[in-house]
Amino acid sequence: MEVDKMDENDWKYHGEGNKSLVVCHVQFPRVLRLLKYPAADSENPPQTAEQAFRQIQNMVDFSSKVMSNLLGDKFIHSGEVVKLPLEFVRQLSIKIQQQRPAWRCDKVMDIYSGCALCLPNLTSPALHQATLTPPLCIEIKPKCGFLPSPKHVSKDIKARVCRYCMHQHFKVAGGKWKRRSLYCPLDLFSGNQQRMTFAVRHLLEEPQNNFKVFKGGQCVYSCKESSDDPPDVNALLHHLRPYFQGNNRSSSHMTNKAILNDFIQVLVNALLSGRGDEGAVTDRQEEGRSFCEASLFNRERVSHASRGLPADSVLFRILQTQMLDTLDIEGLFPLYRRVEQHLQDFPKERSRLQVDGPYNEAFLEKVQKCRMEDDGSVESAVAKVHQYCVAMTAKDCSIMVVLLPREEEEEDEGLSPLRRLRDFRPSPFSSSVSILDLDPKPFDSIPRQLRLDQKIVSCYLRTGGALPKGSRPQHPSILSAADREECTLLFHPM
Ligand SMILES: O=P(O)(O)O[C@@H]1[C@@H](OP(=O)(O)O)[C@H](OP(=O)(O)O)[C@H](O)[C@H](OP(=O)(O)O)[C@H]1OP(=O)(O)O
Ligand SMILES: Nc1ncnc2c1ncn2[C@@H]1O[C@H](COP(=O)(O)OP(=O)(O)OP(=O)(O)O)[C@@H](O)[C@H]1O
Repeated sequence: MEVDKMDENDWKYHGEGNKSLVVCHVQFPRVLRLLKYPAADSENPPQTAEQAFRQIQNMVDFSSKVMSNLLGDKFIHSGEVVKLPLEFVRQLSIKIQQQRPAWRCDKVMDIYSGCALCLPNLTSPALHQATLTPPLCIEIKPKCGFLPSPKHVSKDIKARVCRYCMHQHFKVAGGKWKRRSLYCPLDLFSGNQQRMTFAVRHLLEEPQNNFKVFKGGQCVYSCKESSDDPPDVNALLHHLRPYFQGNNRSSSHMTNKAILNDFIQVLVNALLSGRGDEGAVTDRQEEGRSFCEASLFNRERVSHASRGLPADSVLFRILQTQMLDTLDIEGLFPLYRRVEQHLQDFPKERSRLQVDGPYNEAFLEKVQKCRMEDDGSVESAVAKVHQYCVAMTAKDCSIMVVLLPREEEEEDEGLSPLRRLRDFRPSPFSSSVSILDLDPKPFDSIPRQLRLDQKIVSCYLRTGGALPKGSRPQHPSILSAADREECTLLFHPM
């Protein structure tokens, strides 16, 4: 990328989250991730260009030196910081403004620093350039996949109902979403095909910010902005049909339901791909911390005991990293306070204790070695806080699964990819999996975490899990009540 020849017309809006906005190149498989800050600060940027550069370099270091070690470098693309001409960034910001969802416009794109993170476009990978078929990419933000240990929580409900399921009630009550999602991360992280299938169906039903589908780099399925309507599954089916139906006459009658089932099955298999040896997420399972009482999945339906996630699968690695949060925010908070007090007394210690980085081998070592009991020192407290922050990143990251139909061999011509799958031939899709959004979570965000946790739990207890009228998902086109019952049976264990 020649930064001195940047033209805003070569870039288009791609997406955004809470703290960054992403544009993609119209021709090359690259994206630029630009920082955002509150619209109230738009005239007065909260940091200098040098600080912005440092922040993005910290993000790169954290991803490449810490998270990639914990999650597996094969999943990670850390990217590089680039300095862009300010005029290009200003024009780009004007160009993309109208495509931004209104609910994200409480923040503006940083047009002052000229710094951005340049990354490969994971929704339009270079490997597809060689083939004619555009890849299908599925983005999942899975959130936290385990229950905290009862030892550390003050409210028993936290050890029975997962954070995501409780948070849904809070979000609907607060108006963030119109309807509650019935997705439960504990089902997705279970490693059990039936439960995972159930989870993905609910992601599809109510995608919120947890599920998107891209075709050839274009987002073709995500939550609808400020609409009471459910997302348009028919439009998704229109995109999926050619991938799953093939050109064979007998499969041209595949029902919508069969196409969705096949799509979900391929996705679940891609999420489970790894070296194949079974993982042992034992402490979560042995303590009964892998089932959430709010999940609608009927435990009796599990046809065989879950053997856990394959070691080296993306979900296994994410879950292991999330579980570096061993104390829950309630158990961690006193340790945070110890560090905070120490920093008030000795502000210069902030740098020695690597409170805000640098994210290097020494930092990683602290995170990895910190299995010991608290010895009362500030060092052990800070190591626990680091572990917690790393776990927070893993609870907030997204997975991008790329599915690329394999070129059909001559003898298979006319057979749909799924027909071949059912015939026990090799999978008709090649898949690759990446993890994105691996930014460090700031030390100072811990008090906010505790406050949010308290609000979520008290909202859940107050409403007793009850919902405002009309907030339950009602999408007969995707998942009828009968389907809900049935969908644990639809898929044959592979
Ligand atoms: O606290 P949570 O669990 O609501 O997570 C926040 C996310 O909300 P979610 O519940 O996924 O909709 C939130 O996502 P949205 O803005 O809701 O899409 C951000 O990812 C936020 O991270 P950051 O503060 O921008 O670094 C996330 O905050 P932290 O990961 O810093 O807690
Ligand atoms: N490398 C990439 N390739 C393709 N798309 C990307 C890439 N990075 C981000 N995106 C898209 O841009 C969106 C926003 O990016 P990202 O999740 O990093 O933003 P964020 O502000 O950090 O999110 P959060 O709200 O979780 O803090 C993603 O959901 C994804 O769809």
